[in-house]
Amino acid sequence: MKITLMARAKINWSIDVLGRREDGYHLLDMVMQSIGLWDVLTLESAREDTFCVAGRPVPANGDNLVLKAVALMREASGVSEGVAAELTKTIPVAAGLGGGSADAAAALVGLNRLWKLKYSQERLCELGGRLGADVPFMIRGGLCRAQGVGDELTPLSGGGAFHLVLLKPRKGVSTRLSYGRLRLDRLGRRPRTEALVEALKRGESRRIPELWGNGLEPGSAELCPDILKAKAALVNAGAMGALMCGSGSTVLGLFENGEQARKSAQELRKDWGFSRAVRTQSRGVTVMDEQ
Ligand SMILES: C[C@](O)(CO)[C@H](O)COP(=O)(O)OP(=O)(O)OC[C@H]1O[C@@H](n2ccc(N)nc2=O)[C@H](O)[C@@H]1O
Ligand SMILES: Nc1ncnc2c1ncn2[C@@H]1O[C@H](COP(=O)(O)OP(=O)(O)OP(=O)(O)O)[C@@H](O)[C@H]1O
Repeated sequence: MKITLMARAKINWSIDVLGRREDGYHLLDMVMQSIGLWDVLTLESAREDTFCVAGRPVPANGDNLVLKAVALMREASGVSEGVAAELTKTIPVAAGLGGGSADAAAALVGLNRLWKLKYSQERLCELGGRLGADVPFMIRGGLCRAQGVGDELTPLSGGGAFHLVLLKPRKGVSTRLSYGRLRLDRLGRRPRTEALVEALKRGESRRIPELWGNGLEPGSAELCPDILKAKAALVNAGAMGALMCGSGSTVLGLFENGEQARKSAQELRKDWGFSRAVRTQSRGVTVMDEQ
């Protein structure tokens, strides 16, 4: 059997940092959503394990989250057969768009089918949480409130198609280094999460920029000052507001309609490492083909 999966990226409409756990992980209150930007992962039963990567360069060895997910599923299930995995990488790396987590989530969902394990989504999320805090959200996808370290999910209804432009400085930001710069005494303007959730549910895009916020932004902007330039460029290009995605360095601009977003993304493309118009989505990992 061969399965092809779509591993969608995410944005964070808000990241409110509430505190720090003893193990160094941070307690968060976030609103997250899947977006129309994805990697493609194919998984096929094989005599022995193989792995190859096309598109953007990421490690094709045991450091890749796809192979970590294969190892974890094998350990959990006891299945010993091999798997040939192929990843086509489109999501920018060290971008705050959760690319690695999306690939890990797709591998878990795909192996569950390939090996006919019938694990529930809850069980997959529990396993995913061991690979990274964002992985449970990537499995579930859509629009969610994410609490705890990001793994306690409450699905939210609505969150229709908002029009975004993603703009990424050439330099990326490592998630670990961004959290390392976080100072709980200088979080800046905090998001108004409850009101934000209501605005998202109702599709009131004009209200969103006054309610959102990302506590990781000041630290990431120290590591990559172009983040602030990217925000200004998006607002200059007509965005209603701009906010850093996750731990950066990608910034999103919120636009009134798809045409404006596409035009602005095209204009900005020449000066920036990555510029793309995308819409928000109601699903995370999906199976594209199975044969
Ligand atoms: C920035 C976000 O993308 C927002 O959704 C996530 O919080 C990051 O999630 P992730 O990339 O899956 O994170 P992990 O791979 O679990 O952890 C990477 C590093 O980020 C830090 N980390 C992550 C999540 C969290 N709640 N607190 C943290 O302090 C830790 O230093 C950790 O070593
Ligand atoms: N499948 C994968 N795709 C991308 N990066 C991966 C993958 N597997 C492992 N990695 C490693 O993860 C690093 C990127 O992780 P990092 O957390 O900084 O950024 P990210 O992918 O944008 O995710 P986030 O949104 O969580 O910040 C890369 O340098 C790479 O070595």
